[in-house]
Amino acid sequence: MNADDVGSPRELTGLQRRRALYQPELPSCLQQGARVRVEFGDSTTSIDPKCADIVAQAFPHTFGQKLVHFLEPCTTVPGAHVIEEHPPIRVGVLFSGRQSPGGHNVIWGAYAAMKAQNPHNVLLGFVGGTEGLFAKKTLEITDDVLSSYKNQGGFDLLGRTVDQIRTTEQVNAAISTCCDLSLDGLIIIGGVTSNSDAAQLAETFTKHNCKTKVIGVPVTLSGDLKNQFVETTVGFDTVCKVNSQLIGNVCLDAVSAGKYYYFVRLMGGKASHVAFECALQSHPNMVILGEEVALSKLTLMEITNKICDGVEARAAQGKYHGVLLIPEGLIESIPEMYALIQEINNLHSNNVPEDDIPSQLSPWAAALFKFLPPFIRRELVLHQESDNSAQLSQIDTEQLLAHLVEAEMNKRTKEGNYKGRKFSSVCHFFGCQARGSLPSNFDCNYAYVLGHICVQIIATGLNGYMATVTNLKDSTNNWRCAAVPITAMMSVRRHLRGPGAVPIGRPVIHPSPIDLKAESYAVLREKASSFLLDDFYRTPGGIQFEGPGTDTKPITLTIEGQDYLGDIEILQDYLDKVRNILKPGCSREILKAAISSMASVNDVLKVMSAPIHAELPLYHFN
Ligand SMILES: O=P(O)(O)OC[C@H]1O[C@](O)(CO)[C@@H](O)[C@@H]1O
Repeated sequence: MNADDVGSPRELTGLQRRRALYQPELPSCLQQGARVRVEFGDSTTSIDPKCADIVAQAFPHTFGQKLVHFLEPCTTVPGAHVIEEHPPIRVGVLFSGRQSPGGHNVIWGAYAAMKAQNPHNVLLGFVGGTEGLFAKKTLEITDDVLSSYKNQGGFDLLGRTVDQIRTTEQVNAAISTCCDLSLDGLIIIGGVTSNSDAAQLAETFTKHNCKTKVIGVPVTLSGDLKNQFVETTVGFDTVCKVNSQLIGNVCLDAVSAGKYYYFVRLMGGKASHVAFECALQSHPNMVILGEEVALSKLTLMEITNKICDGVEARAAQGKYHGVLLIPEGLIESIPEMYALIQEINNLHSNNVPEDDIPSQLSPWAAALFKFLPPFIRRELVLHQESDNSAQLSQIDTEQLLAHLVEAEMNKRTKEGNYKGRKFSSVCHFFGCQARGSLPSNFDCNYAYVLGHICVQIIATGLNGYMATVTNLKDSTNNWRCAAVPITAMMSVRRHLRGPGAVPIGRPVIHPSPIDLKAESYAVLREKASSFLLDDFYRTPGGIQFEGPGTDTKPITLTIEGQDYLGDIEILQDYLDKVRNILKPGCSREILKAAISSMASVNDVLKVMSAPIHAELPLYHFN
């Protein structure tokens, strides 16, 4: 993006203009403008108690701070107080992490809260993210600047560059910017990496007596900044809904022609939250979660064979189509690929040029590397992400698996073990398609509320905190707003389990994996064979922003949990019933009654004979 375009008004479509008019909701504790009651809670430690000493040593000034809750001004809580005086403040804000739908509303929320506190307050956006911060490149946020970015996707109001404020040079540049601009607060928007950097910056600011308070905001599509304090991140809801719509469409396409296997890779970082949630929303035939693969230590060939077994089982039922979800982090969860990627990462860290990496691999890693198709080899050696890890979005794991599955199916055919039709695949990577979407109402509200909380944190004089909201399952009015010391979410990886465990690396917020003990995961596994064989596809459709189709439960199913379990049981039960009642030639009334409770059009197709289903109205069965 051209720097001159940043913050300039842009032409909006009719839908965008309508979205810009949407006024996000605030919880009751934030509804009285500047008047909020602040309650200090317990002191914090590290999320992993075994790491507390290490985190404390790394953050001597900011470790162990208290939890803070923001309450309605009329609440009577002993020790809590309302800040009545609001002298003018100056605050900076930047997009540090990757684009995630809803990000703009953090800025809008912060702006609205600042103006409610004192009309003389000034909010400065850093143009170009971290690079703008280092170079002191600002844009003052005003009503005019915000007008065409309210409730809109992208991060283009300010843009972003690299998610890194870490080297001494970068930290010094940040200090000098904050001092020169006399900032009372600095709001850093991003995921695990950006918030870890925010904590480090806060610590350094306190050490150097810099008055700027650093605040982190959990914004990442990956949904992996999740812990006892953070229920979900801004953008995850939208991204899962958009991806699920696309996957649902692909499923219908697959079953209509009955000839392709769709391998769909989903952006979402190292953890598989996006793929998991999308599987719950759209019911593809298979989802291969990185966390499962890592736990069972499945090799590339074992995963390939599992998929081939599924293809064979479906062929036995006369089905030659299917949809598979693959998280982008899967590649790193496969033990031998992980070891190879680690070797490549080490070579990068030693400044070995990309072209020389293959020749410097250990013999076993070189053998594996050679076995891989050329396109994957090229992608594996690409330069690293800012956290020194592989560029997952650039590795076409879906194409690698499709390639291996095709080879294995051909082999089985040749050996006479598979007698079905030739296997045929189509590959997709769903990343930016969803990342650039208009945010859902949930993400609009959540981001706007977080923006407000940032300003309360600064007014309270807190440094090194993350803005958080809990009770997100409830209506916005009942959301609970808080500030959590970022150090409380940090830990250090340890090499071995047990007392001899050796800590490695510095304290950071680690991406949290899928909880394989959660009930939603148990349901997915229990239904795996039905999903594989029965084409239990679901068509969620596009995000509905208003009207009768608006999401009544504007939150993802992995958080919704219990209610979803009921939903899936009903679907299964329904399918059994439909199998029993719907026979070719049955009355239209019976058909209608059955259809009104149907899970997907595909269920109709499955149980009905062709002449009857041709007469059916095309309902959206949800
Ligand atoms: O396309 P980009 O900007 O390199 O970002 C890709 C990465 O960013 C993330 O969305 C967030 O970390 C990852 O899921 C993904 O690998």
